[in-house]
Amino acid sequence: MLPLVRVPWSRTLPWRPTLVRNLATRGPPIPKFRDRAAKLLPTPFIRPERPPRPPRPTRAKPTARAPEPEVNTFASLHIHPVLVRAVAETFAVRELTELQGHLLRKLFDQSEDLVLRAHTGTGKSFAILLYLIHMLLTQGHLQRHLKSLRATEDEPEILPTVPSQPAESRALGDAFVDALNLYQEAQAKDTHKSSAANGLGNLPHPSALILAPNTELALQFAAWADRLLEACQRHLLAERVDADRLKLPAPGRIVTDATLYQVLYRGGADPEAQARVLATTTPWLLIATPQRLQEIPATARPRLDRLRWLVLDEVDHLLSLPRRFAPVRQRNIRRKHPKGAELLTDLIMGRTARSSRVAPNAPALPAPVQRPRLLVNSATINRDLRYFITHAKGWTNGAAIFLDGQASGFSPATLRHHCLLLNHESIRNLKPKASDPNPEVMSDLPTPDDTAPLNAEETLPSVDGSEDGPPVTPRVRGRRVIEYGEGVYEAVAEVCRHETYDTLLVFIHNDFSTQAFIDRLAIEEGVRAQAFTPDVAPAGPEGRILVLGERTARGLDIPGVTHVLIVDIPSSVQSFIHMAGRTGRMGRSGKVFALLQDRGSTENRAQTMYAQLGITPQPYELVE
Ligand SMILES: Nc1ncnc2c1ncn2[C@@H]1O[C@H](COP(=O)(O)OP(=O)(O)OP(=O)(O)O)[C@@H](O)[C@H]1O
Repeated sequence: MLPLVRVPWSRTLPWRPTLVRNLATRGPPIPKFRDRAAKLLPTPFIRPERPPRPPRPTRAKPTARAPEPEVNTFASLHIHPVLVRAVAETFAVRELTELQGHLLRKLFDQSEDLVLRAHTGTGKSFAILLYLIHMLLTQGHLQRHLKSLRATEDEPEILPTVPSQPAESRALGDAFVDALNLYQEAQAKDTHKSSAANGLGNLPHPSALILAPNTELALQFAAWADRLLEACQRHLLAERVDADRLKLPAPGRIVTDATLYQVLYRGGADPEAQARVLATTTPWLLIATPQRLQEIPATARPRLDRLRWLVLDEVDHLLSLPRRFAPVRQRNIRRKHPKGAELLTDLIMGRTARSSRVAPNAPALPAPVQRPRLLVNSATINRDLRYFITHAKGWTNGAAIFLDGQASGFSPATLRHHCLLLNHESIRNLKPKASDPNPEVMSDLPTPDDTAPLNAEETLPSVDGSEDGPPVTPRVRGRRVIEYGEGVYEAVAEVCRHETYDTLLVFIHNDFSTQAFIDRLAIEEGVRAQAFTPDVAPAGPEGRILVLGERTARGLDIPGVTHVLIVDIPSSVQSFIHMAGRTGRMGRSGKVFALLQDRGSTENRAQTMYAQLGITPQPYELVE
């Protein structure tokens, strides 16, 4: 028998709670404690058994899914019917592309700022203009404008011809004629009216501003706006009377008033005339190049503090950010000399302090009463540029919508590329490089992660994180004199002779005289070309050759371009994309020839460029 050791009760205290807890959770570990445990534990709680759940009522499956609303039709987006008719009549556009449908839906359904990137020639700029004109119509500006005109008696020559007008419809016809008369009269009399006085509506300030990087693009926007507004006005006038019984006046008979839109640009325009019109008439839509808008004297300057929409077309060119690994000196230069578009956007968005310190001569605009909605677009928007707009500058209202229409590649699939290397003895095809070891490091092209949302904390190498950022990228071929060898003219002539084209564009370096190039082409090769101007005549049956500078390539929509010839290595990969993008627009096919003078590192640079773009140039069959 074991001796019974008596333990003072106080020594049992420390283990007692532990024992109770263990018993409660695990059960008695040692059999001899079982009885004791049974005494210590309260009566075990036995959970009553749950009654089985009644089976869930099964939902009846819908037999057929409701059809998704169509994105890309004018009807589903409720575009103003007058505008739909005007677009169909003037541009033969009856359906929106998928990208345009998405874009317009975002613009209508959401209120955030928008950054749009898509291939060249997908109708980005056109869709934005359609949106603005739709807003002009839905706000009733155009309608009020037409109503405010007064009646007169003359101007019979502008009347619509109604050859066999039946007697009973004469009254209606007269009403229509009156409406046209008073409209034309008011225009002939005085176009210098303020929009407020003209009943156009609200205020002595524009509602929308489109900034375009060059004169050609500004004029292109103006031409589109003019055609659309003219057609809209004709259809609105016709709606007043019985449109079915009357003939519309011929297109181009109604002059679009300066209260509707104005365009400011350098080069060929009389700056005083532009300023005079602007001083007395405020347009609803102002289209301008930043340089010209900045030059407008204070007395004529429009108030931009109540803008509702600000469009930066070809935004990367407008801002000209420094390259991803630009030297510090270049960045500093750019910071000291901000681009006009940057200054203006700063002012319009109410971020004046820093800009006016940087550029004391910047136009003094009043503090914005309301912040406009910012819409920017380009085919070559990269992550750095988005960061610059949304974070470094803070121009957008929080997270801007980023609409990316570039599913794959930088070049539309409908383009066929050839690259020829020229020297004074021979012409040969470029042999493509297999792949670039690290293309992202080399270029400023959009990268695959560009679609990812931007994070406010992240720092990006190309933007000078502290402040504004973008210096110009003068890595063009410096200031050296550009000289094209004979091989270039010969190659251009050969391609022109062997290809069947409608309009063939020849892009040359900006510093090289277009006229000198045209003359040499004519003298040495007997090929007739002409310089590109916005009012150049359309192509005849035998086609036309237009010569233009590299910088002009941005955003231009020249009808019927089937071939693009790029002479010499371009100043940047982006520039190549935009030059090549003048053909193969809206899903059409096109051919792009790069004609490179074979010297130094040209071949290597060309191979790198094509590898970065993911393009394999096809060997041109007429050349070795
Ligand atoms: N839905 C459409 N269907 C057919 N043609 C269209 C349509 N929308 C626009 N277009 C035509 O496309 C041209 C406009 O292209 P736009 O300049 O807007 O393209 P983009 O994408 O801005 O090109 P880029 O990037 O080169 O500036 C116009 O000639 C217009 O008539």
